[in-house]
Amino acid sequence: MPRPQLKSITESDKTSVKDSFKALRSIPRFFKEIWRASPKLFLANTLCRLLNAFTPVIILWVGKLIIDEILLQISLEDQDFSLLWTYVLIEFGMAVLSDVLGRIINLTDGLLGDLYSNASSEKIIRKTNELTMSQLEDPEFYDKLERARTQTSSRVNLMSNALTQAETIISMVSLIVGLIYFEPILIVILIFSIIPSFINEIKFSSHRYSLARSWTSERRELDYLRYIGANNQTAKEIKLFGLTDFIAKRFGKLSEDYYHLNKKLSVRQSIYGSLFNILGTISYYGAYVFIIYRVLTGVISVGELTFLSGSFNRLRNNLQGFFTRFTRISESALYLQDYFDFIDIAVSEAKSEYTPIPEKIQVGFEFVNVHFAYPGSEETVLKGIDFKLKAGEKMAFVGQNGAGKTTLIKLILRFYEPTEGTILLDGINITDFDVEAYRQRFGVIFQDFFKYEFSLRENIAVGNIAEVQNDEMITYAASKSLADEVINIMQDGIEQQLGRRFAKGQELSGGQWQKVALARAYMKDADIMILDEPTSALDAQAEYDVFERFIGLTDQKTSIIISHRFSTVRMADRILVLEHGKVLELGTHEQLMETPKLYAKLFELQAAGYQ
Ligand SMILES: Nc1ncnc2c1ncn2[C@@H]1O[C@H](COP(=O)(O)OP(=O)(O)OP(=O)(O)O)[C@@H](O)[C@H]1O
Repeated sequence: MPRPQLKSITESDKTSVKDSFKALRSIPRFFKEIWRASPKLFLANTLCRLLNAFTPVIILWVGKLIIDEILLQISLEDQDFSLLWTYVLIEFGMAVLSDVLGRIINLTDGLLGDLYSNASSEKIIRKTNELTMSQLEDPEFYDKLERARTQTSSRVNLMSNALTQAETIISMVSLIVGLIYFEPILIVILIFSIIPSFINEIKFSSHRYSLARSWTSERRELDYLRYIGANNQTAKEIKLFGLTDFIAKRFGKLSEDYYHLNKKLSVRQSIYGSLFNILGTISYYGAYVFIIYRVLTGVISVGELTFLSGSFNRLRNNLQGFFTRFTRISESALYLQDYFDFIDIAVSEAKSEYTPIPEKIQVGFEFVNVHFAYPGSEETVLKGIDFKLKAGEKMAFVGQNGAGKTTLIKLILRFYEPTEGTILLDGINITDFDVEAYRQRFGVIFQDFFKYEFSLRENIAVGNIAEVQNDEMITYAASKSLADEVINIMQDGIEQQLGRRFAKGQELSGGQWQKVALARAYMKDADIMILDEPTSALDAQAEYDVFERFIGLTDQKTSIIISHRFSTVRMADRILVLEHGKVLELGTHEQLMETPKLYAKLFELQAAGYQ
């Protein structure tokens, strides 16, 4: 990986202020999703916010009444404080109500945020699964996924910011009405003091987003370095090869570059922000002097002075909050747009009608002039493959590393489509079948199977997760793959947690993992079995046992085995030898041994090793 240069935001990366506003368009869709997360909580939250929006102006108004009433009573000979105490009681009630509402708002904000972030994470998982392997292997896709995945917390903040914004607007309108009633000029002063600071904020927020966006792939690299540098799975190699320094330095260099760019931006934003803030403070005191002057000249009362200065101060804070929140909202909305972009990535349209998959395979598979290159790759991996795999036949794929064996399997399973040519099943193009129903007919184990840090039971059941509680089926699958031997020696038997990530987890040896993973292929009564190097980690005896069971079990089944062990390969009915993406030989073991080509050569080579 070339080391990225310290980079600033390029022209094409730049997000303009206009883009920030445009991104706000995704907010209604966002609220629809929140509403779906919990209509009740959402209603409770908005209702409380609506009530809370009016409390400031009411409290200020009652405060004015209290002061005017005190001044009035002081000037009277015959004093009556009953109205005064009623006002005090009302203000007390309002203060308590405002506190209670604030707490309910916080609580529902938190709960809604949790529900929404769970729902959106689940959506991302589901969406990822809808995408094709080509999309999954595309780095651009990964950047999108990264942005959608990592910004969950920003989306949760967006919710509370946007709702607070609505609350603030209502609150401000009520305060503005009061100000306009007494001194409309104050509103003009207010607006002029705030606007420059708002423009400044919004400009910096789009800069910050642009920076984060242009650094998506570097942040992915940082995550990757953090992962390999501090992880129990890589620890062995890191220690052995003394890689800590290499990884730490690489991480340090990259993160420092990002830190400096970010720092530069933050410092500039802070300096400009402070300058514009001073402008706001000057205007506040200007307004204050103006109000005092109006009291001294007898135009307004002392109570009105407290109401107006209180309202002005609150409005200024509210407006400032409104604008800062606006920039935060528009920044989060840009990330939100990334999330929706990811969720909206087009997936190939499901056909309205599929050809039904044959109940029982009669003829088998036929590859007709199949060519294939991986998306985004120049190299043609398969070059004109023609062969037939008969129904019920056991075929082995043989060939040197990189010959294209696993790629053939991926095409049969429709992870990719041939760039040229077709694959037929009983004479029907396999792309005519519903892909999920089609894959259901296979029992498969890949050489790079995944080690789920789940229980042993679940690790086997992932082959057919609907049967996770079907003890009979799991026991059967385990006995076929020799995973029963692993279950028997585990402290918690079938419920044993595997891996070291979680409490009471038990790590397995390479061969033990392989036995467990192999059981997945037996978790359904599949028509076609595909085992891609299923025994590479097994000892000689275990390999022999596994195949003996496999052959017995798949008597009538169509099956494909990929193996580099010729003792296994020779058990197949026919052997397909691949070389550089082409079929070099196809025949029984005996037939291939008669022709002095690659198979015979490799077989002799391995046999010699055993002598
Ligand atoms: N996802 C991928 N994207 C691009 N190229 C790939 C991808 N997977 C494999 N290749 C390339 O395709 C070629 C064939 O790979 P394949 O995995 O089919 O070989 P194989 O015969 O199964 O090898 P092995 O015996 O080592 O498992 C290789 O040159 C490999 O580099």
